Amino acid sequence: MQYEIIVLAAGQGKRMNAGRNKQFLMINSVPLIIHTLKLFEEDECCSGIILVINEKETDEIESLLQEYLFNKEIKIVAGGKERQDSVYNGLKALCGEEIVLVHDGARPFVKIPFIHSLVDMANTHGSAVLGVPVKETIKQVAEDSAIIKTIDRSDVWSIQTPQAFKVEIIKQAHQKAAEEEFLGTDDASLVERLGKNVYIVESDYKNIKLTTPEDLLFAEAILSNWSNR
Ligand SMILES: Nc1ccn([C@@H]2O[C@H](COP(=O)(O)OP(=O)(O)OP(=O)(O)O)[C@@H](O)[C@H]2O)c(=O)n1
Ligand SMILES: C[C@](O)(CO)[C@H](O)COP(=O)(O)O
Repeated sequence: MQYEIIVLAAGQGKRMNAGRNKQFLMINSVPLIIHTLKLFEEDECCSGIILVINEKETDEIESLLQEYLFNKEIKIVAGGKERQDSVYNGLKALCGEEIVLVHDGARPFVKIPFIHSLVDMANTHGSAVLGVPVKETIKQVAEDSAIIKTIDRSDVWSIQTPQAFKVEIIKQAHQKAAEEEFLGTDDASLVERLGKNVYIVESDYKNIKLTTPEDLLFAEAILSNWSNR
């Protein structure tokens, strides 16, 4: 099934501490955002790519898109202050597919089969996300002390992107969140606020979000034997 994708790259990369947007950091001599975009350039089920960027980085992004010879049209949209604002702007640029995926540009290692399973799940149920079961023991830490409290991890998952939605659902979710000034850390949380179910599709642990400097080491290791199939 065909889908459009909104790829988010309008952040500042503060936690990467690289002095610039982490999307431009080279991973095996290729910018991070190019690794991510190439996934969807190569997926025949992806009918359209909307790239959300910081307007101040337009020239650099356009130069990279020309250098890396994309065949698909990549529509560039200005991001916003928060990730959620960037998604909202991306939704306004959709071209008409029934299913839209929202993906962090900082996640270059998602596998195509997982994406296709995700799209199928969203087509059936309306909304779906990729994720993996947590592997560590999870604790809550009291705000005013170092006291911890163990959380039962048996039904706790670490949620990734892409997240897939029927367009009318995610648009309604963002509209409600904007009206109520609710800010979520992912798009699925906005759909849950509609009282609608969101379904999980198990991914793998290679679908990391490059966030802090040590993630660059993991990325080099993953790339050393990488295949998105
Ligand atoms: N206003 C924002 C904030 C984030 N993002 C994007 O959302 C994805 C996930 O966000 P995160 O990993 O937090 O990236 P940054 O916000 O850049 O990182 P930091 O929080 O460390 O500054 C990234 O691809 C980022 O570029 C975005 O498009 N618009
Ligand atoms: C959307 C996300 O990647 C799901 O895990 C995550 O919530 C993004 O968080 P960030 O702080 O905006 O990177």
